[in-house]
Amino acid sequence: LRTLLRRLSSALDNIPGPPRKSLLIGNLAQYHDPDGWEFQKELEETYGQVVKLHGLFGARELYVFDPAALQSILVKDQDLYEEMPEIISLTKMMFGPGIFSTTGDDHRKFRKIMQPAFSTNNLRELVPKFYEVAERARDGLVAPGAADGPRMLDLNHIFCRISLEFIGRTGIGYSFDPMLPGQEQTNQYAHAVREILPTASRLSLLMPLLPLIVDAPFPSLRRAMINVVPLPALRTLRNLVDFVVGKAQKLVSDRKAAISSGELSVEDDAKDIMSLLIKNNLSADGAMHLTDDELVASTSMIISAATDTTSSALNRMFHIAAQYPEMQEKLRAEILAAPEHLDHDALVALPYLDAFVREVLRLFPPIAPGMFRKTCEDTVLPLSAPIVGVDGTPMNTISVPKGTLIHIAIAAANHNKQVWGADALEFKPERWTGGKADCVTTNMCGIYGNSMTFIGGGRSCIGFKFSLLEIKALLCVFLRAFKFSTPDPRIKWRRAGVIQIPNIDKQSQLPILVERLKI
Ligand code: HEM
Repeated sequence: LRTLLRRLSSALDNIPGPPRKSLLIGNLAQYHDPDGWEFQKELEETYGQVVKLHGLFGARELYVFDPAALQSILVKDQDLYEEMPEIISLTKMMFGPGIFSTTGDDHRKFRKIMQPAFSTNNLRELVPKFYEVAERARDGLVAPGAADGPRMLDLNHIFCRISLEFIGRTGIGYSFDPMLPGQEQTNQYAHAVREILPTASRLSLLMPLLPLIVDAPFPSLRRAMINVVPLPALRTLRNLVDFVVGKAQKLVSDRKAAISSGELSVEDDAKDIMSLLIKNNLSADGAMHLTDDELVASTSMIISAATDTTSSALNRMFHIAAQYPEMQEKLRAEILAAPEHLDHDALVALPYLDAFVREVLRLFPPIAPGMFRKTCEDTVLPLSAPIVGVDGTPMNTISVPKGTLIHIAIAAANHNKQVWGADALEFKPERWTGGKADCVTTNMCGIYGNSMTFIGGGRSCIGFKFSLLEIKALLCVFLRAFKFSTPDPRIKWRRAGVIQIPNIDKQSQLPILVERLKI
């Protein structure tokens, strides 16, 4: 009752925002609607760079895309704004302790240990593997479909398989999919990896109760609690997680044995991220040493972070390339003028490819509308530009109570006309030259050319350079071999959780006309 009474008024009441749609769930249904583009547009364009939303049982939430406020949340004062405890709990329950399921110093430890695996030096070694997977996909998944002339192919299905194989081969040194012509992927591990996130997102109503289960003192009690909750999605999740974690345990222990015995050399044979973590772990001491459980959790977390985000990005790249034929030709001309297999430096240096990828990821971030944080203490949010309160008073800062949910509005930040200019909503690769766009850079904290696609600060995407290389390698291989055109006009982009997915009639697919050029 006290909580409810407190929620009758809030320090955030003076922040402008859309009216509360429901007494019980506020604006949540509008916000989480997979097709809620009009509502997102309203939030981006109507109220200012910080917007008040109504959450569950009258809670006030903030939707933020003001650059100074984002810099404070993600960088300067990041310890005051942590990942949502519910998400941390769910991830910890699923995979154990790792980069996604820890906060504060524990999280910093995981980040420090994993960073070398994502260094440019290590990524250089992975580029040939990205080409190898892309070429296998070209020959096994696309070429046979377009062998008898131009054909509509569902590229979404193909990109889901490719993105898992990319991270399988380069992340854990494991092939999920031989990608042979005419063969569907049947690997059970691949199926379980793909199902985990959609299943977990069906449990969102259970989120507030998760800390009770995760913090239960013994694993057996935790398991018993999960077994008695009468929710089929929770049981399915338990089975999927058991399978994925069991498989990761086996992979880690086999690889550990092979590396310790000298049977496998990380320098010569196994250049994947997991092998590198295991090798570094063998000589790591004290605080920098990972337990077997932590290694297993890190492996599973890397796979789940890399798969859906990458396939969403690939879908968008080719959807846009098919919609803009002149840009596709310009890309192809640049790619054909370069050698067929590029090393890391040559691949990142192709200027138009770089501008195209940057612009697609800016205008259409795969994670949208955004991510979440929660305030750990009462705090004050700085602003780049004052906002006018509901009562007409200008505000230069906002006092935010402890426990407030903050929406890191990734898409709105990338569309912000005050940063990117009046043409912010237009698709213009030419706005990028030499990796920089003509935009206001004050207070910007995104790690990727001022866009917030991979966010910024201590929890930004550790795999962003990895992801750019796989996207660019695939664009090079596919645009050399095929022309993409005439996307099905019924394609609509919808949200699945926080990820953008192309759909027709609520089924994920991306039918595009593919014509074979040469291989
Ligand atoms: C286009 C593709 C990708 C996008 C748009 C993307 C975006 C993001 C974003 C927005 C976050 C921050 C999440 C948060 O604040 O809670 C994140 C975190 C993370 N990403 Fe990515 N990501 C992509 C690809 C990848 C790939 C390929 C990998 C691994 C190979 C990866 C590994 C991670 C990890 C491990 C984290 C957690 C970092 C931490 O908590 O310190 N991501 N990613």
